[in-house]
Amino acid sequence: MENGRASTKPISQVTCTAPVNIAVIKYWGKRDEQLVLPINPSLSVTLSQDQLCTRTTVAASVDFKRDRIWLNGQEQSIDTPRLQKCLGEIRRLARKRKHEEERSGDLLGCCVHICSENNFPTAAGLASSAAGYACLVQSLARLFGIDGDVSHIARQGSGSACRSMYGGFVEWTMGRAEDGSDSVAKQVAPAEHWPELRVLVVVVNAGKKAVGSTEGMQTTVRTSALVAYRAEHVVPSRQDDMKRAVLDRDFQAFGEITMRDSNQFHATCLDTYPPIFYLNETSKQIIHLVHRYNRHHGKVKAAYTFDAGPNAVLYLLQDDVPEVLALLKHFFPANANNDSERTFVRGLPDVCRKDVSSDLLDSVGLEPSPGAVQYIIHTKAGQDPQVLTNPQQALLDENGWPKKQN
Ligand SMILES: Nc1ncnc2c1ncn2[C@@H]1O[C@H](COP(=O)(O)OP(=O)(O)OP(=O)(O)O)[C@@H](O)[C@H]1O
Ligand SMILES: C[C@@](O)(CCOP(=O)(O)OP(=O)(O)O)CC(=O)O
Repeated sequence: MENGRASTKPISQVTCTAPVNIAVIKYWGKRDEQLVLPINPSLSVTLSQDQLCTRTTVAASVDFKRDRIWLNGQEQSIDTPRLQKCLGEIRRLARKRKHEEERSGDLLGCCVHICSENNFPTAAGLASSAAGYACLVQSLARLFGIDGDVSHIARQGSGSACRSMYGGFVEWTMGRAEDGSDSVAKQVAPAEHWPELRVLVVVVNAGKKAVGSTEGMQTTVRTSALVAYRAEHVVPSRQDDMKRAVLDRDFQAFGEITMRDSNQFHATCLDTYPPIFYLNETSKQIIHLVHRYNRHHGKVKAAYTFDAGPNAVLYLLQDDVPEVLALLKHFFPANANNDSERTFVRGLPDVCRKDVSSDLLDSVGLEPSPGAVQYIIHTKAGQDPQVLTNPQQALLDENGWPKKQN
């Protein structure tokens, strides 16, 4: 019964969580809009799901009259090209495997219900589309019994989503095949490979951004000569250098390449006509802070990267977290008169307080900007999408309908 919410037949249901990833070699530009094929390879760090994650439950039942999706408690249209692409590709693969392996394909005739939640702001430049489509594709693949790599399907939901299908350090190969079959994500190294690496997500603005990535990169590819030069002459060798830096746990190289690549991505945005500005004054202050901090210590101890928005992501080593957090708190203190001080730094516990020397404060030499940073998430590299088996963690009830929120 569609509206009465009582089901007579058993339903199949799967719940998964999936991570966010933050690129250190940026993807910006497609050579094929339909298949979501990039103009250059990219490389990212998958972040721990303890701090940032998407949870998605998918269910299939003959009782469902149509495919439906609820995102963060609100029903959304299922008729978007990207959702249709992911659903269509999963069903196509399930049909093919059923045919090849003579499996039962009971679910193929069923409609699906999808319910998803992000535990962090959606569409705010924090890679919600990456975690969101990775989680959707992983859950659907499990529901339809598809094994093996499905990053090429996640890619068609959102390019960067393919990298969230793996944990640790992940590359997205550009591929050459016309059908996109070789443009897939691959793990370069697991998260445990570099246990000291830490990540600070510095949230400058958690609001919806002005120019979305899809539209932004289309305009860049159409109008910027720099982005074509970058794809052909800069990224290929940079990708190799970055892989080497990761494998050698060489933070000097990792940090410098990360910052140079973020800067070049934003330079291609400025080279877009009309130009796109994702960084704001606070982003630029953070860039200055990091370079002056590194100069003070005579080496790269922290590295910034920015996606399509003003929020900074800093990579650094565990031992330097207290000092960098103290600097950020000094120059970007929480607004007085509210209780945000308590929740200003979220995430990994046990960061001991550190007093910063007046020498270092002088070296950084910025004017403090109270309230410019909303909050900071302290996290690290993490695992690939996970399946949750406890029905209490599902977002759909036993009949496949969104559970009532308390
Ligand atoms: N959990 C989810 N399940 C399915 N789709 C999602 C989910 N979360 C986000 N999305 C889709 O992704 C869109 C947001 O993508 P968008 O690229 O605008 O922002 P972002 O991913 O947060 O930022 P960026 O890609 O720049 O890091 C949403 O409007 C929605 O369509
Ligand atoms: C700046 C970026 O975060 C761009 C991400 O772009 P999307 O993957 O969101 O774009 P679409 O493929 O059009 O959905 C860089 C990156 O993650 O590599």
